[in-house]
Amino acid sequence: MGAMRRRVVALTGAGVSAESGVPTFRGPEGLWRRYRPEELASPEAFARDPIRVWEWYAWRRECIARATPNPAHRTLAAMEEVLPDFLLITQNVDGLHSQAGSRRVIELHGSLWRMRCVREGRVWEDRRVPLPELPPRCPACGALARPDVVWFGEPLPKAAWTQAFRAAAEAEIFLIIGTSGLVEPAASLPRWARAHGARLIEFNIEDTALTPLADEVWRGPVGETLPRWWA
Ligand SMILES: CC(C)NC(=O)[C@H](Cc1c[nH]c2ccccc12)NC(=O)[C@H](CCCC/N=C(/NCCC(=O)O)S[C@H]1O[C@H](COP(=O)(O)OP(=O)(O)OC[C@H]2O[C@@H](n3cnc4c(N)ncnc43)[C@H](O)[C@@H]2O)[C@@H](O)[C@H]1O)NC(=O)OCc1ccccc1
Repeated sequence: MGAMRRRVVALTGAGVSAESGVPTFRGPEGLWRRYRPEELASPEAFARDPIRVWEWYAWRRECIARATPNPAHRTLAAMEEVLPDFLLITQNVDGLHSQAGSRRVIELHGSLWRMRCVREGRVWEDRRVPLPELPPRCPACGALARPDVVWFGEPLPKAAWTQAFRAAAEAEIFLIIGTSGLVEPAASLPRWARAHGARLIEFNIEDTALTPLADEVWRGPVGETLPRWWA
């Protein structure tokens, strides 16, 4: 695989964690089947019913706490070891990339394992499963805590987005891994990379909104196809 000296950037979505038992958003067991995204992952939903939103996040934390990284996560961690110019951009909030050993990871949409104080904005890590109380509160001021994730209608963290956007423009190879490519602005990164001459390679079990853009398509569970591509 001739990527050795190339600038490689990877964008991952829920599909990379599917083989670890983490439900995707739009797949058959998709999280959203019972709830529309806006219903739960939005500031409006949290203002309306913070306990309901926290019950959903507590459920997802319990799912993910039982999950372990799969060969796709591990292959991406191995690529970082070998490729000097490798960057991993993820839409996932499950933390499995870091658990697999990836260090150069941009969590575009935040993490389920961090909380944020709605009054002061301080952020802290909290990996307790189950959570002793819902809703959790800020340990410093007692105000309501929220998950440190990006909700629909909220802007992405500026530094993370700027770094991701710049890396996409400089990529020679851009890997699109396990994402339906429906959520913006993350879904614009492959387009931006292609507009700057990157070779796009898609890994997915089915066609997506981004497939027409891809120069190369690997169909099948990414836990099998990505290790094969990298080998
Ligand atoms: C639904 C979509 C149309 N909506 C958006 O894009 C909106 C904006 C918008 C609204 N209307 C629009 C109309 C047009 C364009 C955009 C919009 N975007 C936003 O709101 C963003 C924020 C978007 C981020 C939202 N947060 C998430 N997550 C964190 C929370 C949480 O997780 O609880 S998004 C969440 O959903 C997305 C799910 O997508 P995928 O990861 O791709 O998962 P999915 O299930 O869809 O697909 C899985 C894929 O894997 C494949 N697969 C499955 N198994 C495998 C397998 N084994 N192997 C390989 N592949 C596999 C499947 O085939 C499938 O293709 C991820 O990004 C995930 O992070 N913010 C913003 O625009 O702010 C503005 C702004 C700007 C400045 C100032 C003020 C405001």
